[in-house]
Amino acid sequence: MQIPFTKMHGLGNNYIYLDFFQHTIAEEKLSELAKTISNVHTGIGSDGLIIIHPSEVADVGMRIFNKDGSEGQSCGNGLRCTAKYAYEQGIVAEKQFQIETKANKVVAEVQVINGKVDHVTINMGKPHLKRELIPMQGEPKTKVIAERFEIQGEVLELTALSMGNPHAVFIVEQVSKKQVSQLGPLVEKDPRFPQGVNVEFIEILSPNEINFSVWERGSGITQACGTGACAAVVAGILNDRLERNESVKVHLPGGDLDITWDNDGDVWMTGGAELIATGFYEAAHLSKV
Ligand SMILES: N[C@H](CCC[C@H](N)C(=O)O)C(=O)O
Repeated sequence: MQIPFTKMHGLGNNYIYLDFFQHTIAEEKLSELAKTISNVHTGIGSDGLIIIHPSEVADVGMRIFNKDGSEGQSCGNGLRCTAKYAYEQGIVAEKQFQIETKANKVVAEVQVINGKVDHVTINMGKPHLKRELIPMQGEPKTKVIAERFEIQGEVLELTALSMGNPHAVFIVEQVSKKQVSQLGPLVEKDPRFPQGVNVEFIEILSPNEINFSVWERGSGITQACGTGACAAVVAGILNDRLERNESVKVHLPGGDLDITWDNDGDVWMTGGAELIATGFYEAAHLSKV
C-alpha cells in the first residue's frame, strides 16, 4: 500500500504530513503508523506524524502523533506547516483562516512571498493556568508558579501550564543539553503529571529574549517546540521576568520564534515553515496491524 506524504519542518521540528483530503488511513492504524514512519532506521524519520483533515468547525483540521505513537492535543510548529500546506494546496483560499486541533481552534495568517508561504502567524489562544487543567496533581484550583519541584535529588523551580497540551517550564541560569537529556525524560513521565508533560528549560537573556531547550512528551529532544515556546514565554511573564503584550524572541536550537502574550490573554506565535520532500511511503506491513 503506497501512502502519499509530505515532509515539512518548523525550525527543524519535522513531521510526516498526510493529507486526508486526498487519502485516508484507518483510525486504528494511525498510532502504529506514527511509530513506524518516524523511525529513522526503518521508516522515513521524523518527530512524528501529522494528519491534515477536513473539519466541520474550521477551514481545516490538524492532528498530531508523537514519535512514540501517542497523540498530542496541539503542535505549534505543525500548525505553521499545516497552514503553509493548506494555503499552497488551495485547501483554503484566504490568507487568514481557522485550524481545528484536539485542543482548540486557532487562527492562522500566512505571509506569502513569490506565491509561496514564507512565514506564518498563529493566534494560539489562551493558556490554561489552573493545576487541574494542565493537568498536574495537587490542589486543583491553584496555579503552578515558581513551585519547588524535586527530581533525582535536584531541587528546581517549576512553572507549569497548558497550551492545550501540558508544559513544565524551568527557568535556569544556563540551558544545557545535559540537563535536558538527563532531567527531561524523568519529568516527562513523573507521576505528578498524569498525562505526561513536555519539559522546557529557559534562560532569561532580557525582558524580551530567552534561550530555550525542550524534551518533548512522546518525542524526546527536538530542535523546536512551538507550544513549548508559547508556554515558556507565559511562564517567564508569570515570574515577572518577561514583558507582557510585547514580542519575546525565543532562541530554540533550530531557530527563532517571536511570541507575544497579549493583554487580552491570547498567545501569538510567528515563525517559518519549510517543505522538505514529498513522496510515497511503502506501508505494506501496516496491513498486518
Ligand atoms: N509533544 C507534544 C506535541 C508536539 C508539540 C510540539 N512539536 C510543538 O511544536 O508544539 C505533546 O505531546 O504535547
